[in-house]
Amino acid sequence: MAGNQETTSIEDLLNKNLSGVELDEATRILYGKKLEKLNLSEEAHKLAESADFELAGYIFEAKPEQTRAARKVRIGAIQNKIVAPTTESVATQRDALHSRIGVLIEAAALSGVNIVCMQETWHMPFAFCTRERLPWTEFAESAENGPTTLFCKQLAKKFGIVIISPILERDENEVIWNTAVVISHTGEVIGKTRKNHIPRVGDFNESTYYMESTLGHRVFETAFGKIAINICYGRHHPQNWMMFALNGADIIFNPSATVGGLSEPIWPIEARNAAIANHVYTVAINRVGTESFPYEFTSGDGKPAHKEFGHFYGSSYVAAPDGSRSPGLSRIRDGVLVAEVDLNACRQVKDSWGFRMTQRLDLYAKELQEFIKPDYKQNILKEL
Ligand SMILES: NC(=O)NCCC(=O)O
Repeated sequence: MAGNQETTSIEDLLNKNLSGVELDEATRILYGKKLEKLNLSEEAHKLAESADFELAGYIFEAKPEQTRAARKVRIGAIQNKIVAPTTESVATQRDALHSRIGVLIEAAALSGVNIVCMQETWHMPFAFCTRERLPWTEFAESAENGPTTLFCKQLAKKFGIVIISPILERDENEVIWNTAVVISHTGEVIGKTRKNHIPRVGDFNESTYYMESTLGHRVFETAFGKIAINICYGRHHPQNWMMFALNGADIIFNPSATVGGLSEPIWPIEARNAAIANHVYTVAINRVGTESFPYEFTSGDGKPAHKEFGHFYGSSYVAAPDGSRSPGLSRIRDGVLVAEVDLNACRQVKDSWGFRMTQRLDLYAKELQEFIKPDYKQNILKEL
């Protein structure tokens, strides 16, 4: 069944059905290698238990270098369900999410996380399926001083961590965007980036609500490394990942909201492939749970009108430039995933494969220039 809500995770299925050498071999082939588990603080584990969320941590190693010290950074990925029903007021729903995420960020901080990222538009239900404007557009807020940014700023300062806060933004000209705000460990906003590619598939009627980014492929230099954010549907566009990497990102976060029926089999591939192809760490973060809306909506596919979006399957994970990846978080529970990574691995993989030399960007730049012309003729030869 697509998006079965009973299956906890693929790792759970493997662990229940394989053991010993067979489990080790399946792990090696599926995950690249078996990662060491990260010892997280007892306080963080206690918090996870009392507040009912998963907490897991893994270590990604790089080789020691003679001329550079290791550059170890702890990354946190947070996935969660909405808290209050979608029939509650906008403020009630948003405040309930703030309280919940406050606890998960605290667990990340207790786990030594330096940079944490939440899921796409984490401060609201994923209401774009409805195509109704009110009340959903009322969730849109200023990226610089809206309530969600103010909330994150005080947490970033309190814990000394960088927070990536993906929100629905309303700018000073009343234009709405799908945005990620990057807040420094000092509590100040470094800047924002916006979603480049907007889905028009199934119930993802997002082009009804907000505009495509005009900000390009910004990279943010934080105290803990250079980071970029490829928001959700952008992960299907390899050039989007590539441009963030070419602009110097070491870690590319992919805050998402996607459902089982649409994308679950491709989820483990896309961000992982991007890590290999672009010699960066990638962090794929998805929502969890089933969100239900007050009025029925249709998907334009002949199927009956419905009130539920489908199952957001979580399964957030981190992938490394060498192609190894962490196990995913649960498909059904809130969770905090912690990964200790050594950023030196990015250049090590680039050098050992020679990717930067073999990339031939000049070739593609020239061909793409031609391809975008309206009179472009495909370069196909055939027998006469
Ligand atoms: N939020 C979003 O862009 N979802 C589109 C569905 C997908 O990319 O899997």
